[in-house]
Amino acid sequence: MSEKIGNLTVETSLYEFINREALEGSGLTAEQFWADFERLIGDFSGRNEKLLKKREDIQNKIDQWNREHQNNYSQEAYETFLTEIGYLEKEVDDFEVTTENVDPEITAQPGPQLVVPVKNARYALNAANARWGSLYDALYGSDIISEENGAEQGTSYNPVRGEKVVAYAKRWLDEAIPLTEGSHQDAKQYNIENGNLHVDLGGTSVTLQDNNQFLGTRGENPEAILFQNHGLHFEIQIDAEHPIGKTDRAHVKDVFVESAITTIIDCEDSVAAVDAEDKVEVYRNWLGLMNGTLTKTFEKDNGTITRKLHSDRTYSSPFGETFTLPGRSLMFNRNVGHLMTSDAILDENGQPVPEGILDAVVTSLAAKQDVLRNGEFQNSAKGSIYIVKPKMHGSEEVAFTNDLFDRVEDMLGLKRHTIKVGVMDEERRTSLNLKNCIHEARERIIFINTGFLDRTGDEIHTSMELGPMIRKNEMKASEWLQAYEDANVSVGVNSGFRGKAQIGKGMWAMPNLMKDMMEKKDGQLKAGANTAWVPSPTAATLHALHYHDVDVFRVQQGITKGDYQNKMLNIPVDAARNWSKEDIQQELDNNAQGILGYVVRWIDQGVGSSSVPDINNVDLMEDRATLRISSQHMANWLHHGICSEEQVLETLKRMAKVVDEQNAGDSNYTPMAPNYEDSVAFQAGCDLVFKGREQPNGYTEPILHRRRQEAKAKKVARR
Ligand SMILES: CC(=O)SCCNC(=O)CCNC(=O)[C@H](O)C(C)(C)COP(=O)(O)OP(=O)(O)OC[C@H]1O[C@@H](n2cnc3c(N)ncnc32)[C@H](O)[C@@H]1OP(=O)(O)O
Ligand SMILES: O=CC(=O)O
Ligand SMILES: [Mg+2]
Repeated sequence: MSEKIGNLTVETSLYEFINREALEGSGLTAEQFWADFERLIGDFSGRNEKLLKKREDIQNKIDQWNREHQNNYSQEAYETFLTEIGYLEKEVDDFEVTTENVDPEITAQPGPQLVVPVKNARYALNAANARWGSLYDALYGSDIISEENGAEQGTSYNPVRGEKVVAYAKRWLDEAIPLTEGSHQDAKQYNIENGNLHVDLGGTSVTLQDNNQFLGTRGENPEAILFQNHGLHFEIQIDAEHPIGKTDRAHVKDVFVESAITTIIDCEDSVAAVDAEDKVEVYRNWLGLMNGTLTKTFEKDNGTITRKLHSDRTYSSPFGETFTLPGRSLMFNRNVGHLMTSDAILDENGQPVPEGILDAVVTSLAAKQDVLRNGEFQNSAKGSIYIVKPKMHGSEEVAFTNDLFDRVEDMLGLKRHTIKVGVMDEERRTSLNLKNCIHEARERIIFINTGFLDRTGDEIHTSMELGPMIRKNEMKASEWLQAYEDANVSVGVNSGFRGKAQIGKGMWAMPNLMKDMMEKKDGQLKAGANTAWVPSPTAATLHALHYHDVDVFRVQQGITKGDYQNKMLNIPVDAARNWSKEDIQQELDNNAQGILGYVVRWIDQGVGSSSVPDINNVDLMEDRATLRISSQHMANWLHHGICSEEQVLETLKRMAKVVDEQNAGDSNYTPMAPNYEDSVAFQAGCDLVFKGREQPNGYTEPILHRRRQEAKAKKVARR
């Protein structure tokens, strides 16, 4: 059902959501909103389309050049060619970003950035509340604590494991808030005297080496003591009656850590939203987060839980003053990119409107509730709206976003630059022209982030015609990727990001390998990032420890300018083609398993982010970006004859059976084998590979959307 509003045709569900829910309390009338929206669509859709056409033209030129130079490739000639076609832009003069009204979570608190699919209200609420997390719980449930010597997780509390957790946490306290002598492990009592913290070690009383780290307490006895280190907070929680507190000499029951400082509420790569019904669900959840009304009731551990947003946390300073700290993560919204259109609204010519424009308007409208302080909670204390824009190609596309946001501000009655932008640095044309991209958004930019997953997909697709790519797992160690990561930090620091905006790094995509994460993810901080992505609240709590260890702002002080272009353009083609038959089959199996394991839940169940085991049985976070890599990689090897069509199809069919088995316990699951022709999900997997070369920039959304719509229609027809 749809409504004719002016010259727009709007799906009734979206129309009613906007009129009855999103506009409520916004100070805007429906008449004005829809009239302005129609004008905005008229003014911006054509420009959006032109930018997409330019992407296509550029890719066609690169494809042709690469075909002609497969056997006589020279990087020098390639760079000249890229300059000639405008792919490499003339660099702007030095400048510094001037963004104002940015919250301290961005400017002063280096820390983890959690990402969560907006369509899953239970997870999204959990993410918003993941500002604080229990270190004891995070350690207990992770592989950081080994199961050796009777320390198995089991089904009920294991005191042997508990002891290891406590020892780990106390060792960490010794590093984060060192005592003048001795160890927190020997603490018998924490006392506050004359505004100072004293720790009784059983005979000797010691203090913190730096008493400024002690900020205050909560409760009478007290129940919590608050500390800070590198701008991040944590509590030592004390309760003599608690099962864990009882067994602890100082009655410490937990160490509660400020964890997900910021969270990206994702409308993009972790979400399956293909029509008005889905988009309304997306927007309604975001509105509920912005006005504080979102709740979700669900069954867990034999009980019913209603989850809602947490309140702020209240403390008393050593001098008796009351103060609060935010109880929720600072939320950003990741809009979709410029590529897709949505038939939730048809323009005056009956054409679906660019989905990115729809997102910009509706997510900003919803966030205006926070700017107006309409809800119980406050997201941005500075009155800003944070939108992350993914998958932009070059500075012209950033300029388009900047102009669009100006216009959205005018339309919604928001002050200029209320809407801030986070630029995902995840397409090669953006990486190579990053300084110019930042320049276009210099008054509203609050982050750049290396989305290395999409970036890897784009790397493969851009150079599809040049030759077969190195294996997927080798990409992370390749020269172009390291140069891209380093360039991002260097350009960010040299554009004045330090203390003003985030320089972010990519996702830890192995949600269960926390020990590995603890060993490696601090590398992103040591490289100069003041935030990095984590897939879950547990990962946020654990990754937070890295920021206590590494003083990121100091690292950034040492970052200099560099010339990375040459290395970034070192294309990861493996001309030697020295793979054994087994290597090739293993690569295909691994990619096919990832593709189908992800796609089957996307197409059949509308789940946009999944944990899927790889060929070595390691659970990997899969989303549209990882799908882009796997599908483009298979398409690339197929195109260059590393494998045949028959081999790819046989692989996909065999892997479909493996994925079916992996999902055998899911009552909502429809197997792909043996009726492959009837499985829309399997067909989607095939399309992604066999039609991979012709997909715009190798993106997966056109096929996913079409096939999901087909699966939804099939379901309706069966009813
Ligand atoms: C390239 C890119 O664009 S990366 C960014 C996009 N990707 C993402 O956003 C991925 C985010 N992560 C996720 O979606 C999930 O963690 C997955 C799919 C990887 C794994 O999900 P699951 O298998 O359901 O996780 P698992 O069973 O281990 O844990 C579920 C619990 O963790 C919580 N949880 C898991 N991930 C998240 C998250 N990202 N945010 C908040 N809570 C989360 C759930 O709420 C649930 O707890 P609850 O029962 O109290 O509600
Ligand atoms: O969006 C993140 C990525 O890695 O892609
Ligand atoms: Mg991405």
